Amino acid sequence: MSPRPDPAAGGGSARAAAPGRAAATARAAAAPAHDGPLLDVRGLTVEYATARGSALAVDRVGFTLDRGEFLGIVGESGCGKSTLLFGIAQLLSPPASTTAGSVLFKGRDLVGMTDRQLADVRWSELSVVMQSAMNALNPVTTIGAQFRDVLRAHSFDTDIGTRSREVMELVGVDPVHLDSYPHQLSGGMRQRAMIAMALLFTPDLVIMDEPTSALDVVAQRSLMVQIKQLQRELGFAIIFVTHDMSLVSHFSDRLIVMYGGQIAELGATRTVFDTPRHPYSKGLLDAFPSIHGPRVPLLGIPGSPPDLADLPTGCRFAARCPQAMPSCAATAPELYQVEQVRVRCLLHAHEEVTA
Ligand SMILES: Nc1ncnc2c1ncn2[C@@H]1O[C@H](COP(=O)(O)OP(=O)(O)OP(=O)(O)O)[C@@H](O)[C@H]1O
Repeated sequence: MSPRPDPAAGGGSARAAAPGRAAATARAAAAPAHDGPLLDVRGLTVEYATARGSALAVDRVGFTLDRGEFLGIVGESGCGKSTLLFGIAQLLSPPASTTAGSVLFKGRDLVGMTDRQLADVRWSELSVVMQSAMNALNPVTTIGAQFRDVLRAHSFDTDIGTRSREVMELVGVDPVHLDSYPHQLSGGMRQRAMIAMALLFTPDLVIMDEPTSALDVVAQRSLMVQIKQLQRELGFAIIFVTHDMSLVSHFSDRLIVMYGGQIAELGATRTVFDTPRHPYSKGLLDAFPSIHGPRVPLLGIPGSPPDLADLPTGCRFAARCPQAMPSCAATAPELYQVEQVRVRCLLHAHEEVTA
């Protein structure tokens, strides 16, 4: 499902006629006034049609994201993180489809937009950086030609070379590599080139699916520092999926812990790390080494995640939960508001239910 750049899908976008910071300003001036959050995801539900029935990979997920915010999404493999990102960007293809909910981006619902409308928004206002640039980039075309195609598809025809060099410099890659093919670059450089492409129009939102996971620890850290710097400088918001708790602890403002296609916990990253309220969040944190804290034995989470095509009636984590109560097997928990955090656990059922 990797969204390889599809310049043809771009359509003509007068709005994107001037990339870079100027474009962001021009866009803000041209766009209808929108006072709400940059992104408002409501009840988003994505299902995969399988031979065994429907797999509920994203189940009524809702959250908001403000301009310039860095939201991390963590959870075990298969919990629906990538599907959620694809659902937000509306890049889903069969057997996956959005079956309910909305994705209000600057007040406009991406769900239900035509391909042409979506193509107009993608790259220019919202871009996606995938786990493997090797899969996302076209292997038989130079980096520069791929940048050119994306720029042209959005009606940016002049100064293509200048803008391409600018974004390569932004991500710390010598612009000489615009003439390189993806396989001629190291893994780190390819990921940076992919990020450069995502920034061609200085979008408001960059969605990143484990963009550093294929890199060694040193390259990973340096790329993360650079992403954060670019975010501060250019002001875009980030949704960042990772398995790496230490990355989110250092770089994200808020955190979603996903389990079995749902939000298990959502709150300020620091708060979730300091006081995890969902037993699953606690289990995840206990499974990762702390760099600064005292040395303690790492604990895994016994058992395996639920089958999304055959979900239990009650809490999806109950079978693995060290704090499970008799009611957990029968009653599906809502998301409860506990101070500034939302938690899907019956231990907090006395608190207010949130959307
Ligand atoms: N092509 C597919 N056909 C059917 N079901 C699928 C397909 N792709 C994903 N799924 C289902 O959706 C669930 C979520 O997958 P997804 O890739 O979004 O998880 P993830 O949390 O991103 O995992 P990972 O961390 O391994 O990338 C999977 O557990 C699987 O049940």
